[in-house]
Order: sequence, then C-alpha cells, then structure tokens
Amino acid sequence: MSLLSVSGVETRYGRVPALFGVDLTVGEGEFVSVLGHNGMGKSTLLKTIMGFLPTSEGRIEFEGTPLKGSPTEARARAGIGYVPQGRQIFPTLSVMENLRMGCLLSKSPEDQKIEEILQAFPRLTRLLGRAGGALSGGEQQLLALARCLCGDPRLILLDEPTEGIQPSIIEEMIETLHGLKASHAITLLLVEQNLNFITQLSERVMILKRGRITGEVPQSAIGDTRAMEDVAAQLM
Ligand SMILES: Nc1ncnc2c1ncn2[C@@H]1O[C@H](COP(=O)(O)OP(=O)(O)OP(=O)(O)O)[C@@H](O)[C@H]1O
Repeated sequence: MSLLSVSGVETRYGRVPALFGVDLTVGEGEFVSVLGHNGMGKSTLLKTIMGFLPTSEGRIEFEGTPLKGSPTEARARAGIGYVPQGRQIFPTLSVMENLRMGCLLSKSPEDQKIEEILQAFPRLTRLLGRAGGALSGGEQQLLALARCLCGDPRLILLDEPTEGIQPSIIEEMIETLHGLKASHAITLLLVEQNLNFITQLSERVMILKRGRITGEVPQSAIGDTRAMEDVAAQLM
C-alpha cells in the first residue's frame, strides 16, 4: 500500500481549473518528485494534498485513509509535513523558537527532538539565537525544513526549496536529505523546476504540465542529468 495516493484529483480556483485529474503515489520511504515549469500547478498540488484547497473531483488517501473533508490541521497531525514555497518561517522569532513551534506536533520531548534535528542541520546550531528574518534565504530554507522535521512527519511535502538559494546551501540540503533518508526513514514528495536538484534526490520523477501529469521519467534516466533533460524536454 502507498503512503500517499492521489487519484483523479481536480482543483479549481473559483471556476478556473488548475489540476485536471492528477494521479500519483508515494510509497513509504520513497523520494518522489514532480518537475514542472512556473505556473504548471506544482504548488496547487501540494496545497491540495495539505487541505488548503478543496478538491472538486478525485481522491487523496494517506495510509489508506481518505482525506476528503479533513482539515489541514488533521492532516498535519496524521503525519503530513509541509514546507511551503517561500519558506514562511516566523521572522520575528529566533531560530530556536521556530524549532520549538515545529515541535508542537511531536510526541518526543522538545529538547531531545531539537537536539536530534540539529545534528542533521549543523549550520543552524550556530544561529539558534538569531531572528528567523535575519537569516539568509538559504538558511531560512534549512530552518523551514528543520522545523517541519521537528513535528515527526511521516511524509514531507517540499515546495521548490531551491528557489533563490545559493548553490552551496542547495548542496547542503541535498546532503541533509540523503542523510535523513538513510537514518529517519522519511518519505518525500518534492515539487521543483531545478532539474539538477531533482536528479540528485529522486527515485521517481513525474512531469506536470498545465495541471496534468504528462509522463514519468523512465528509471533508466533517473540520476542521469543529460537523460533527464532529454525526457523533460519532451514532456514539459
Ligand atoms: N490563488 C490563486 N487564484 C487563482 N489562480 C491561481 C492561484 N494560485 C495559482 N493560480 C493559478 O493556478 C495555476 C498553477 O499555479 P501554481 O502556483 O500551482 O503553479 P506552480 O507550478 O507551483 O508555479 P510556481 O513555480 O510559479 O509557483 C497557474 O495558472 C496560476 O496562475
């Protein structure tokens, strides 16, 4: 059974459709990505899974339980973590306070959880007292991911984490996510337009174009930037 199953999902903004019957599954422990240009519906897909936008058609199941009608908070409690595009950390709260907010959903003791998460994000350890808004964009992105992980999510929905981020932090994020995959058995659904980032992190890649999944990158092309570029050029 998949951890997440999305089938025939349609989402509209008012009367204007943005997703047209999207199907995808994410298995436990899998890293799955959705690649698409600007405006193709990537953020809409994650917002729909998280319950910020209602589905007009289709079905979303998490661990086999239908999510229809379930509010965002219940989805978060069920184990779906969301790192939105633009990060949305609390700018006036310190890094530590941001992490504490993330721990509200965790069942582990707060100090223990934060210590565990900081081991995966050493750069944040030096910044704990600084206001979130005084971090660089890349540091804020790391904080947003770390804060999400503080809530013990089973599945992480990650929206364009590389947008506007310096290459060194992108590399750090890739390493951190690889480490987390190995040690925490996290499951990831990533939406991105950065092909290099997707290539390095994904076991399966779907292409989203104008609200429709136009295809999946063949397994033989996964991890091979040149082959991925060829497939993406045909499907995007
Ligand atoms: N609040 C909104 N109201 C109306 N239309 C919207 C709204 N948000 C997004 N859309 C439209 O829905 C479509 C998909 O947008 P979405 O933000 O999901 O794309 P995206 O692939 O995440 O792109 P980007 O990388 O630019 O964020 C676009 O045509 C967009 O204009």
